[in-house]
Amino acid sequence: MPIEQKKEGLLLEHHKGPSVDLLWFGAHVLSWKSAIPSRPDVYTNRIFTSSKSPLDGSVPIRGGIPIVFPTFATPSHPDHLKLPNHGFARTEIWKWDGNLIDNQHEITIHLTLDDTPRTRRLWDKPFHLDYIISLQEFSLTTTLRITNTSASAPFDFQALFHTYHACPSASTRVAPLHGLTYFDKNDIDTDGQPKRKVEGRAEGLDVLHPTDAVFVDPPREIDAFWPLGGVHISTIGTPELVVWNPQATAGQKIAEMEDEGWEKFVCIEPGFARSFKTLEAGKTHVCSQRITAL
Ligand SMILES: O=P(O)(O)OC[C@H]1O[C@H](O)[C@H](O)[C@@H](O)[C@@H]1O
Repeated sequence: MPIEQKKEGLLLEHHKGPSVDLLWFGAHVLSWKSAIPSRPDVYTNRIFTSSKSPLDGSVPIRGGIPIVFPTFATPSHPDHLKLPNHGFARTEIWKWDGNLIDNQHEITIHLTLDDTPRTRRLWDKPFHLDYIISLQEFSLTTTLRITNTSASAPFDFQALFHTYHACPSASTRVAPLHGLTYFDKNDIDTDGQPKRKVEGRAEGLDVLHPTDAVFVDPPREIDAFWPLGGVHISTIGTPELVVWNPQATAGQKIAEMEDEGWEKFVCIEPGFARSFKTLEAGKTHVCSQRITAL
C-alpha cells in the first residue's frame, strides 16, 4: 500500500523502499526514511524529531519539517503582532486533496490550508496554501504555494521550511556559504538587531557553537555533509537561509527537546526569514526545497 491513510495523517511508502510519515496537524513531516545510491538497501531516517515531542496537536512539534507561515520567529511586522512565533501553519489541521502522482518513480501528494475565523483573528488576511510533498527513491521535495485570495488587497508574509536534518551536529558542515552576508541572531547589536557578519569558514559552516544565522541571497544549491553521509538541498523561491543549532546551554531550555537532542540535528531552513514577500491580490508565490540523500 503506497499511501496509508491513518487517523492522524499519512504514511507514504515508495515502491523502492523509502517512506515519509506526516501528520494532518501542521502538515508536519515527522520522518523521511531513505537509502543512498551507494547503499540502496540501508534505510535511515534523515529527519530528526524529538522523542519528547507530543504528536497529539497539543503543542507545536519539536523537529520534523515545521512549515513557518505567515511570520518567522517573533513577529515584527505590524500586521503580524498577534501571531505566535513562526505563525500558525504548523499548528493548523491541513486537508488532504488527494494524490497527484503514485507510480514506480514517485509518490506526490497535495495538502491544503485556507484561512478560517481562527487564523483571521491572528492575521486578518485571506489566503490559500498548497503543500505538495513528493517522495522519490533518494529525495524528498516539499513545495509550498502561497496564494493571496483577496480580490483587492496585498499582504506581506514570511514562510520557511524549518527542516531538522538528522545528522551528527558536531561533525556536520554546511557549504557553500563562505563569503556570504548573514545576520547573527545570537549576537545582538546595541540597536537590538542581529549583527551583520560575513561567513569566513571556507571549509563549510559548523555548529560547534550555538548558531542562529540568517544568510542573505544564499546559493540555490547547498550541501550539508558529515563523515558518513550528507544531503544536497536545491531551493526555489527562498531568498534567505537560516542555519540553527542551539547547543547544550540553550538546547536544554527548549520545550519538548529530548536529552542531547541538539547533537542529532542541524536545522537548515530556506525561505523568507528576514525579508517579507509582498503578494498582490490573486497572486501566488512558490517556495520549494528538494533534499537528496547522499
Ligand atoms: O522554538 P521554535 O519556535 O521552534 O524555534 C526554534 C528556532 O527556530 C529558528 O531557527 C530561529 O532562527 C531560532 O531563533 C529559533 O529558536
